[in-house]
Amino acid sequence: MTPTVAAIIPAAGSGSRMKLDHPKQYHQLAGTPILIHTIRAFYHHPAIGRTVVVVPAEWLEKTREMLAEHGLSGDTLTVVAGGQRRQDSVMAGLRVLDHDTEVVLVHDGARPLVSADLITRSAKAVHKHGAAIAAVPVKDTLKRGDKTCRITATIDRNNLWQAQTPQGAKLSLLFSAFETAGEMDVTDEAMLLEHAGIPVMLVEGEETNLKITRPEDLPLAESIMQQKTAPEFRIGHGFDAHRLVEGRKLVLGGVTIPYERGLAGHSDADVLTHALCDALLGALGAGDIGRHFPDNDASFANIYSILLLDKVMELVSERGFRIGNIDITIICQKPKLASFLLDMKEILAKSCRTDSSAVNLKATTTEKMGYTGRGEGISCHAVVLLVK
Ligand SMILES: Nc1ccn([C@@H]2O[C@H](COP(=O)(O)OP(=O)(O)OP(=O)(O)O)[C@@H](O)[C@H]2O)c(=O)n1
Ligand SMILES: C[C@](O)(CO)[C@H](O)COP(=O)(O)O
Repeated sequence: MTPTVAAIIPAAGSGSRMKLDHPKQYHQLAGTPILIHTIRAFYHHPAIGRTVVVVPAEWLEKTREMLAEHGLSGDTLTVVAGGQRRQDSVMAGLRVLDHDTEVVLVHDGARPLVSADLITRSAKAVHKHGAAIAAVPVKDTLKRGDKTCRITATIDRNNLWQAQTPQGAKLSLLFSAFETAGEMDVTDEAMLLEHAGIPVMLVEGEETNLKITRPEDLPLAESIMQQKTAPEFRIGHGFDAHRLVEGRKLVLGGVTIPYERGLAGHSDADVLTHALCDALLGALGAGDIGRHFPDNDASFANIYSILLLDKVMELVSERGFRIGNIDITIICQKPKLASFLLDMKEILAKSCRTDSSAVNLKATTTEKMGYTGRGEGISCHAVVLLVK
């Protein structure tokens, strides 16, 4: 997507239906003004090159201070005064855009819950079709009522949509729609475009993208905001065991340990690192180490398993996760591992892009019971918590 997408955020209304002593866009939602949430969604979005916020003239200074307080600044963010009607405010925003702006997305300041995905999809639809708006299909049966609240008709809801924002168009189309409309009153940009005969596409919006309009919308928005900002956790467990044989190096947690035997395997047979890779893949729901690094692939022969862990961690990062903590238990009768645990921790923490305090290593014996107790092999359990 080109960087010539601009966002206009009309926020110059009085919010009369909210019945507050200040415009609703300055009201706190989850401890932050509603307008700041909305601006952040566009200011931090990679497809948006410029954001213009339109506010009541008497709130210009206060808004600029508020933006600075929240670390929102720079040439890509402009604040201007709005007009009497929403469409006048949008026009005030349009006037300050650079002429090379290709696409404009207009988004209500009072819709702070818009997702990055909806912004992306709206911008893409405008690039493709020239004009598009977010909207959700009408779910309920629609009634028309008269002044006495008596039903006068049931309206067929087929093909009916509730308009949301973002509402976007190529800049030239939006300007010409404004010109055609003259002084006509509209409630959204789509209405202007429709009036000018410009086709407008519908992009599936989000039920959570609500416009805070009435007092009862606030608690609902609070709970949606809490869910959006709640961290996502994933837990994973890994287990591995390898046989101890003559003529192999013993590598555990990336550290070579002096011992008369080593672990047998296709790679360096680092049982600890393998258990950890499996725990990470498990937490991601991405299968296991055998699927990612098959033991019939010659390129993994004798490979240092920390390199495999590096690759697994690339997957973890690509999916937006980081390590919460790691807990590992090595089951090994001999040799004694205590003096190597610190080095292992450092190597594992580096590969896992985390602090060594997030990695806990424990070594235990099975009191000479079972295959590990008899010294036939070493096994390992790993548990990880991933956080997004
Ligand atoms: N002259 C206006 C009127 C509205 N808006 C903005 O348009 C968006 C959608 O309008 P609405 O929710 O109706 O806001 P208000 O007009 O402020 O609310 P009310 O009708 O209750 O007074 C809001 O972000 C609002 O601030 C604007 O920029 N300029
Ligand atoms: C543009 C809009 O958000 C689409 O739903 C809406 O029409 C503007 O607000 P209003 O409450 O209708 O004035």
